[in-house]
Amino acid sequence: MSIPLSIEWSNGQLRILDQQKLPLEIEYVALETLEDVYDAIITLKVRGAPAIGITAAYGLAKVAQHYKTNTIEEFLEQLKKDAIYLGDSRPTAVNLVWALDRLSNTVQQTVTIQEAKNRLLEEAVNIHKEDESSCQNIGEFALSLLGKHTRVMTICNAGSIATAKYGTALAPFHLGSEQGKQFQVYACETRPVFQGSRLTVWELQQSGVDVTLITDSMAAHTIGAKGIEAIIVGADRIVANGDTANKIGTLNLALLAHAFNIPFYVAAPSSTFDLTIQNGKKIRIEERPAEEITHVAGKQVAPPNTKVFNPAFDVTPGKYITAIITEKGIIYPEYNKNIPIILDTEKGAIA
Ligand SMILES: CSC[C@@H](O)[C@@H](O)C(=O)COP(=O)(O)O
Repeated sequence: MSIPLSIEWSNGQLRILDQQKLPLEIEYVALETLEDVYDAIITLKVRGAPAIGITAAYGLAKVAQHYKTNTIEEFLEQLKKDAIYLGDSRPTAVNLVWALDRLSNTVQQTVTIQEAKNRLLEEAVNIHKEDESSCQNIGEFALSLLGKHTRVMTICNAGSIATAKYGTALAPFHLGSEQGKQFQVYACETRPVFQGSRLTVWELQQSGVDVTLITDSMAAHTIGAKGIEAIIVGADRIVANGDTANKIGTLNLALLAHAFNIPFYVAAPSSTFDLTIQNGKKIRIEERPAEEITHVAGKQVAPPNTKVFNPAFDVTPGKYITAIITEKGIIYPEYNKNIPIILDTEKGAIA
């Protein structure tokens, strides 16, 4: 039993697990060019907010090694252009631009091109390593918060393959498995592109976690029928008042948790917070191609030319979130007041 990883960086080579092919094929693909990285992100070969950020950081650092610019000013100009291009691939997960900004910031004061190239690579590795340790901390906090609760529901894949390792919402299950605590996880299949059935079920099976698949429409019934004790999800962007964008269907689960009076937890690293936005209405929600709904595994399941609305994310108001679990600590309402307190502290705080 092992926890699968989705991003490999070795000897200047960037390889990602092609998540479009899971669970039937386990194939790692090399990303060589900026266009490869853009394409991998937009087509969901690599997905999940932290994993997108890490991949973009490695991709940009790698491509920058081959810039043919003569001056550091030209180098920085090219870097900015490429960062804007990559940052445009998916709009909702803030980790993407957060990682690209970190790379840009780290070279602003450099004097030589070689120094800038080295620093870009170092910073991409830092982002990758930090995310692994963040996820481990999130898992430990989540384990303590879940306490005696073992029957837990989740949606999408906020797991190891969506991050550097362990995941966010799935981290307590992986760590629990290592420490001998067995959860019974109920995974929503997550229409339209099945991150729940294809990815979460596969990933949890790989690390020996007891997982049961349901369709999204079975969530309400399952909470009652199976005695679900808590719901835990990941996040793509958490804004100042705690409003949280995550995979479409998350809001349904939050409302159900409220109706059934069970806790609803969001698990995310500090790189997922965007405190420049005051409330969820201002979050840009990605809309994806109609074929994701009209077709399943390449087979048409709706009449030709069906009109489709396909938002990839929804926004859960902070008032429905029992707590936000970060690598620095657990944040309780009032989020406007408590988010900055925790994000500004060292690990181990509760607010
Ligand atoms: C740790 S991943 C957190 C989120 O990015 C995850 O829950 C999610 O919504 C992913 O959506 P996706 O469209 O698959 O990238």
